[in-house]
Amino acid sequence: MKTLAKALTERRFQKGWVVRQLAFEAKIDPALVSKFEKGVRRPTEENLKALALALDLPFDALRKLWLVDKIYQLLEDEKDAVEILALVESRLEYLSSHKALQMQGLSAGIQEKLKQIDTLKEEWLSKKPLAGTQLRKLQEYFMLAYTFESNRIEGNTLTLQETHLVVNEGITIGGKSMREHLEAINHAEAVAYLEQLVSDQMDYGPRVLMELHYLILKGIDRDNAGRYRSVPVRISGSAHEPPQPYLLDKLMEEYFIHYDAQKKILHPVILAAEMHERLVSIHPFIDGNGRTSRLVMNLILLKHGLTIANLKGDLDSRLAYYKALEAVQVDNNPEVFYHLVADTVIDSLRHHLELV
Ligand SMILES: Nc1ncnc2c1ncn2[C@@H]1O[C@H](COP(=O)(O)OP(=O)(O)OP(=O)(O)O)[C@@H](O)[C@H]1O
Repeated sequence: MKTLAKALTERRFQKGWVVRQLAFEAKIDPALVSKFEKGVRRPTEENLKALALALDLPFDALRKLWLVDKIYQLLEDEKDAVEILALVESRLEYLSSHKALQMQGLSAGIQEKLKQIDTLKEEWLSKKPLAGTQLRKLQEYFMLAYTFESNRIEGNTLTLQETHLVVNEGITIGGKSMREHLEAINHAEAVAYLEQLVSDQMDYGPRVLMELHYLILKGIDRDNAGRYRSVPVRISGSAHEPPQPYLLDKLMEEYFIHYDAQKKILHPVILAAEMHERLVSIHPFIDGNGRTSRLVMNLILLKHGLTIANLKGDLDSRLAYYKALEAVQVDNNPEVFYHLVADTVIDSLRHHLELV
C-alpha cells in the first residue's frame, strides 16, 4: 500500500523537480520536505494543503494517506491492533447507520433496539477470536438449532434431536420421509456455505441467492433448484398475491439494485430484515422461498459481525412471523417485522454471549 511519503516523492519525480524546487513551490523549508518524503516527520494539515497545491494532487486523496499513516503509527506496536481496528470499524458503522436511521424516521422503539444490538455486538466482537474448538462447538450448536427451527417453519417434523442424528451422525430416522432427511442435510450444508461466504468476504448478489436456493432444493426438486419459477404461486392462508412470473426478472433486478444502494446506508439489521421480507414477498421460487430468505437475512447479519437470528418454528412464533410479513405486504407497515427481527437478533447475541 502506498504511503504519503511515497506519493509525494513519486509525484515530485513526475514533475522532474528536486526537493528544493518542491519546497520553493510549497513555501516549506527544504529540510522539512525531505523529512516528509522519508516518512520520518508527518506534515501538518496546512503543509499538506500547500503540497497538494504545488504538486497538483487532490487534497482529499493526500489527506486519506496522511490519516492512514497517522492511524498506522498509533497502532503499529499494539499486539491487538487488528481487533482494535474492528471495534473502531463497528463504531463508525454505528455512527453512519445511526445517521441513516434518523433520516429514515424509524420509530423510537426500533432505534432503541438497534442501539441495544450495537452494544451487544461490540461485546460479542470483543470476545473474538474464539479458540478453534470453542468456535466449532458454538457453530455446530447454532447451526443445528437454526436448521431445526427453519425447517420446522416449513413443516418438517424432525425433532431437534433427530435433526442432530441426521445431520451430524448420518443416522436415518424410522418413519420419517426421505425428503425430511434431505431438507435437514441440505439446510445444514447451506449454513456451512454461509459461513464460508462470510470468511471469504463474498457479498450477497444474484449468484449467491441461486446457490443458496440450489442447496436447499438439491436432491429434492432437481428441475427447480436454483431457478426462478415460471408459473404463478399463492401463499396458502395469505392475502398477499406474489407477482406473476413474467415480472420476476425485472423485480429481482430491482431487488439487487436496492441492496447495492442501501447496504452502506441502512443499519445491518434493517437491511437484513428488508432483504428477507422483499424476497419472500416476491416469492421468486416455486418452493423454498422462506428457508432461502431466512438464509439471506442471516448472511447479511453474519457479514456485519452479528450472529444467526433463529426465527422459531412453533405455532405461535410462526403465526407472528406470517402476521408481521402480511403487515408489510398488505398495510405497508414494516414496523412489526423490524421488531420481530431485532428481537430475534438480540436473543441470539445474548445467547452467544452466555455461552462464551
Ligand atoms: N403473507 C405471508 N404469510 C405467510 N408466509 C409468507 C407471507 N409472505 C411471504 N411468506 C413466506 O413464504 C414462506 C413459504 O414459502 P415457501 O413454501 O416457498 O417456502 P419454504 O422455504 O418451502 O417454506 P417455509 O418458508 O415455510 O420454510 C413463509 O415461510 C414466509 O417466509
